[in-house]
Amino acid sequence: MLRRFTKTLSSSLSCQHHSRSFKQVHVDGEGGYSEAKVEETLKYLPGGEILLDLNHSDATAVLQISNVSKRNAFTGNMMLELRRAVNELKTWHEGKAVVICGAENMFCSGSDISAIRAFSRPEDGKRLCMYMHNTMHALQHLPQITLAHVEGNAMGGGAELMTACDFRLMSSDAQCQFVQKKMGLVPGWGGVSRLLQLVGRQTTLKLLLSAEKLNAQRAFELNLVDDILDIHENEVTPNATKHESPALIWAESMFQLYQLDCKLAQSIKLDVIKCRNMSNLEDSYKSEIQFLSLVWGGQANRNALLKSVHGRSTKSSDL
Ligand SMILES: CCCC(=O)SCCNC(=O)CCNC(=O)[C@H](O)C(C)(C)COP(=O)(O)OP(=O)(O)OC[C@H]1O[C@@H](n2cnc3c(N)ncnc32)[C@H](O)[C@@H]1OP(=O)(O)O
Repeated sequence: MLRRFTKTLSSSLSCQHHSRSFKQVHVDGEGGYSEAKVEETLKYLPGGEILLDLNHSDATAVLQISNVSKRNAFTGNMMLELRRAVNELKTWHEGKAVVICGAENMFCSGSDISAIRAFSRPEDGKRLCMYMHNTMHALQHLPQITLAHVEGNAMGGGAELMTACDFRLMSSDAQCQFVQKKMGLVPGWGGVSRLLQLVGRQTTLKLLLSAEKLNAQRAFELNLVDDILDIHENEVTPNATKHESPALIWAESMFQLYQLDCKLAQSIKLDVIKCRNMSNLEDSYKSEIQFLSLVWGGQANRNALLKSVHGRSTKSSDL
């Protein structure tokens, strides 16, 4: 069931084993920046919604960006709702994967132009973008595997949002464009740093300087997307649920998502993200060991040891 984020959020999930894994890079306190003040302003930029549908039985979620009349552009209200949705996912220790998609076969056309107008002074624009930086950072560090499913267009901030996900899947007829230059801007949602990590310096420069419109094939060749989903895979049958999303079908085919132990899935995700952020190899090894100690002797490990190896079953007395 899809829910709006106007209600109190549930955060009573049990296992806390990952909560100490990250030092949050939180942009705050600089030059009088206050998240609360930004949120106060965002409240006055209404429209659109972020829908989060948690499916506890298969440990997956779908986060949908919805503002159809503006091609899923982000209003202030949606920025607030996205932050709340990400905060809820942060504490969802039983979740394995989250699909991020847009309503009605359109990913996202970036920031609502009227939100940019409302924050037109440079210092206000900076605060707005600091807020979105923090949201994108939290999204990138979620314990679940995140999959952006891009249909239609991903423009400006929408293209930046894709880069905050672990995997990017593009429909064969979709397009992506870092269009910020045409707005007289550089990316404002942390897209430069993440693009650099994904495609390197030359390609990042080319994409930002040219604002080239990328079709799925070109985005795939540039390593910006992980796979192209045939448009027919997006056709949903009338009774299909969100959780029959093509992105989840892809995840199942790639890494047998539904059989994957949740604690193991989250550990792999956070292990990789944490090591990726470390410049020092020694610290990185130390971090790996911490993650290893979370799963060694755990349920998935014990189950695997009990299973047959090359057809021979292992006696539990051998373990
Ligand atoms: C730091 C963040 C940086 C940013 O994100 S800056 C914003 C960058 N985004 C853009 O420049 C996208 C502009 N939009 C477009 O290029 C096209 O609308 C797009 C997404 C290719 C879709 O094209 P079409 O399907 O032909 O639709 P259309 O152009 O007729 O638009 C339909 C209605 O949606 C509106 N719309 C689209 N993108 C919007 C946006 N970002 N903010 C506010 N309104 C937006 C558009 O004005 C139009 O409204 P209306 O029906 O004329 O009232």
